[in-house]
Amino acid sequence: MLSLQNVIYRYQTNMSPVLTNLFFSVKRGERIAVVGRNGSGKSTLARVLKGLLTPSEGQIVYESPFSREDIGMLFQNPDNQAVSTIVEDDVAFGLENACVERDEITNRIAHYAQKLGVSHLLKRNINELSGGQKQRVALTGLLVLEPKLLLLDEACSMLDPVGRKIVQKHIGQFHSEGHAIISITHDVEEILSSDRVLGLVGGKLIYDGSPHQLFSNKDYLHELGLVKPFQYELVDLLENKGIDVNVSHAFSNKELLQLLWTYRLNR
Ligand SMILES: Nc1ncnc2c1ncn2[C@@H]1O[C@H](COP(=O)(O)OP(=O)(O)OP(=O)(O)O)[C@@H](O)[C@H]1O
Repeated sequence: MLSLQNVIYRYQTNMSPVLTNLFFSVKRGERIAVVGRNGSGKSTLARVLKGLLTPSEGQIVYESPFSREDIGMLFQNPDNQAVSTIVEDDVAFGLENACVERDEITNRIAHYAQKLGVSHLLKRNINELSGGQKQRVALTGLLVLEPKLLLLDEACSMLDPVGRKIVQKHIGQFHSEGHAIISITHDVEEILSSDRVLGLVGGKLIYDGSPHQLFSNKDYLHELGLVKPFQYELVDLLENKGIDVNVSHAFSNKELLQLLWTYRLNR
């Protein structure tokens, strides 16, 4: 879909670069988590990917027919994204701009608003909604456009656990329908659900690999400001006791439970 070729970004010419010599590609349908400590350059990278900031050196190549217009970007703060006061108008904005027919607009809004649990908010004034509700509305406004690549900048951080679960479920579904996702996140479960993790330290890409490799190797975790997920801690404890759990991929709590159950049955 796109590739970064030696991208360097400086906010001002006399400043040190915030992103340094980035080379990587994003393939169709990939689910990527971008991780790193505060100030490591994640949001700057997201803005560069979307084309809101132009690289100071190097370039991003969008592979035709994919273009930056196909990227839907959701920011951490939903107040930065609303364009209309009434929720329904706000959600319809992108579709109207793309000259989609009225019936199709109505159908898509009804479909995605129902999926994201915001149907009851469509007639409300956006300014009267909570931060979490505004964020779900903003995501609905992006999903109705069915972007080929969804770029999320800590988009779930202000949602309550139930809201986060709903949104994560729909992001997972969106991905399984073939859309690519790049998500800037500190959320371990979200990192575990990704195909690939990009880790930034001081604007440099120090890790590009699977979540399993990342969490199995403690060297990167501290540098990237991450802690081991519960299931990996437990596997370490079991292996220290001589119990070989033998996992080869990133796994959920549910899978861990299954492994332990199988182990118990085989004893
Ligand atoms: N508009 C700006 N002008 C100058 N420097 C900036 C600007 N925006 C960000 N920076 C600097 O660029 C660096 C990277 O910031 P960025 O917001 O990309 O990091 P981040 O990894 O997203 O951080 P966080 O996890 O805290 O959101 C930081 O040192 C920050 O101070």
